[in-house]
Amino acid sequence: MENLISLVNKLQRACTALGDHGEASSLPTLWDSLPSIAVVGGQSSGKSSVLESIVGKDFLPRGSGIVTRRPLVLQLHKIDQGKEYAEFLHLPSKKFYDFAAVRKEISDETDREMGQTKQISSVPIHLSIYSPNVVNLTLVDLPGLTKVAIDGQSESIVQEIEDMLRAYIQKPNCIILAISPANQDLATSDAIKMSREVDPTGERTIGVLTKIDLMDKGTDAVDILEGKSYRLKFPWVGVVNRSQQDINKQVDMTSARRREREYFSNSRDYKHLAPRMGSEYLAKMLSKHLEGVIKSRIPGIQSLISKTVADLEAELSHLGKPISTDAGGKLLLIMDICRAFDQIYKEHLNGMRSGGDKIYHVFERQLPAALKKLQFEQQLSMENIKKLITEADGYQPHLIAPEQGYRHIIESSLITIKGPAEASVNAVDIILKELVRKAISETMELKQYPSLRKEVEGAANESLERMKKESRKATLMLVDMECCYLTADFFRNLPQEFERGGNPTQSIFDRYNDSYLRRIGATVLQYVNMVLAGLVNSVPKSVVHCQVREAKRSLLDHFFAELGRRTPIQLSKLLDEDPAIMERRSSLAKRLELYKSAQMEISSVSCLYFRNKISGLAYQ
Ligand SMILES: Nc1nc2c(ncn2[C@@H]2O[C@H](COP(=O)(O)OP(=O)(O)OP(=O)(O)O)[C@@H](O)[C@H]2O)c(=O)[nH]1
Repeated sequence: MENLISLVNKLQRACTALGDHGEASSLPTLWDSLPSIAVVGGQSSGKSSVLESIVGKDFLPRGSGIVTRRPLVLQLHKIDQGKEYAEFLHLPSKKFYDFAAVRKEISDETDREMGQTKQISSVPIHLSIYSPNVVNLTLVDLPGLTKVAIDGQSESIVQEIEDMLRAYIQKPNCIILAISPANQDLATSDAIKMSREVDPTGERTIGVLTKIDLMDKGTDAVDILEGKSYRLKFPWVGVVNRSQQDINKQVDMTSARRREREYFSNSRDYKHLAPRMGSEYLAKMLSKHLEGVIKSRIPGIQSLISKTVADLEAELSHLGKPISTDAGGKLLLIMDICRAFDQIYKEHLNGMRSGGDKIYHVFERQLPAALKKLQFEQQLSMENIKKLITEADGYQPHLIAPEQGYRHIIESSLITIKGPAEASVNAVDIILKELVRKAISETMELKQYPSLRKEVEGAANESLERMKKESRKATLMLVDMECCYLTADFFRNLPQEFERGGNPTQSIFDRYNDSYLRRIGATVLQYVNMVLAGLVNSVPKSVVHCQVREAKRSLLDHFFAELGRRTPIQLSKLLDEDPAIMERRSSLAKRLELYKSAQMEISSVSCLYFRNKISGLAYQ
């Protein structure tokens, strides 16, 4: 079981080192879930005397007015043998064998945080005492409650102390050691008043009555100590500490403890209560009680820690990786983020995310529909055919077939295909740019860097613009190619005029009659339709080759090349993360470190505990 108290001691030290003092903040607090004993009482009620009696050493600063201005987390570690010594968390490599130096260091460390003001702070000082004469125990000494501010203190100090104490003792895991002097009316005890406020049933309050030896003659504390005048769940413990005179005379703690024992066992009034009175009994009882409380809370703490670790990890991953300080690290981070974006972009095109299917729609519906809409009415009207044929014939009318005329009519028809072809290029470009917007917003890593986000989006769109130009050139070239070379086979296979029953010696002028021109129009339409059937397949190929495939292959290539030429300052500007996010990430990371180490500590201790239990060595 001793392991359990040292475990909590360790965790409390880790909490302080990593800035978790249990104060209200947006971060989860481990401190609050750890059971601890807080010492509360009015000024001069005997708090310091009780603590020193428990430890068996003079080590606390004494003086008039407010002496304790920061919580003192006092961890007592029992050692088997050797010289007793103290250690502060803020001076890890220094062992204090002289307890007068411990007292001085507490004052000095208080002043370091607060200056020599008389104000208070909730940042605790951690002091560990290792001694064969102590029991394993952790106590938190808090400033004494006061009614009036003294010189040099603001009027608000009274309230501030009350608030700080309340913040500690209202937490359900806090055991309240309420110190009340017996020579004052219990009804006016600050400790009882405050503990009753936060723990009305007295479930977690342990009442300690000091200064029993100073009670007026003829009065005694038997009713209180027997729980008759003020009942708490745990029996009251009476103590007799050193008087001021004893302190002045430097009465040592061993004699003081002996005198206290004698006081109770020899007193007619308290003899029957003697076995459960005195500071030695108090220390043992507190240690046992604390162990019990820790043991009962361990499973709850473990599940709370697991949940908090998961929550912290989720928030950290949402915030993204921290920024490296060197230029290389920054470049690497930018590249990583860009790659994450690129991957998401590709997934859209590859069908793993939505949106890429719209491109197929362009090829499957939009382009064929647009090509179908081309009626070539104007190009294949009688007048146009006649005009183009006569123009092509020039001064000498064609003899067998109007070769040049055909070419001109076909060319003027094919040229109109450029419109739908170009529209496909534009439609795919719009889709590709829309997917850039989508992928940008889906790249979590980009969320925290607005400048990088803007640049990546700009660079991707610039690349798409370049690809669109290339695609336009290549796709229109397909149409141009159709215009500049006609498939000769098609015409070779056409039946000749005379094969159709025509008369080759027919007057040239008759050859421009309607039926002749209509036949030419029908032949041209047949050819153009054959070309369209080919282009409806080759335009998508060109568009995919120049735009879609290139977007997948090299969307950010230009940006990467240009990044390599940027100065460290320019790279930093790209990663101009919101300072609030940076701060939040670092606090979350620290808290996660705390929770993870707590998780390891607890699981190793509870494993050991259960192993011992199974092997019958359980320390109950
Ligand atoms: N005779 C006698 N004197 C006591 C007892 N407990 C404390 N005192 C004296 O009461 C005075 C105040 O005791 P402290 O232990 O300093 O009280 P405190 O609550 O820590 O006081 P502050 O830190 O000023 O709030 C000292 O002079 C102690 O010697 C006791 O049980 N009997």
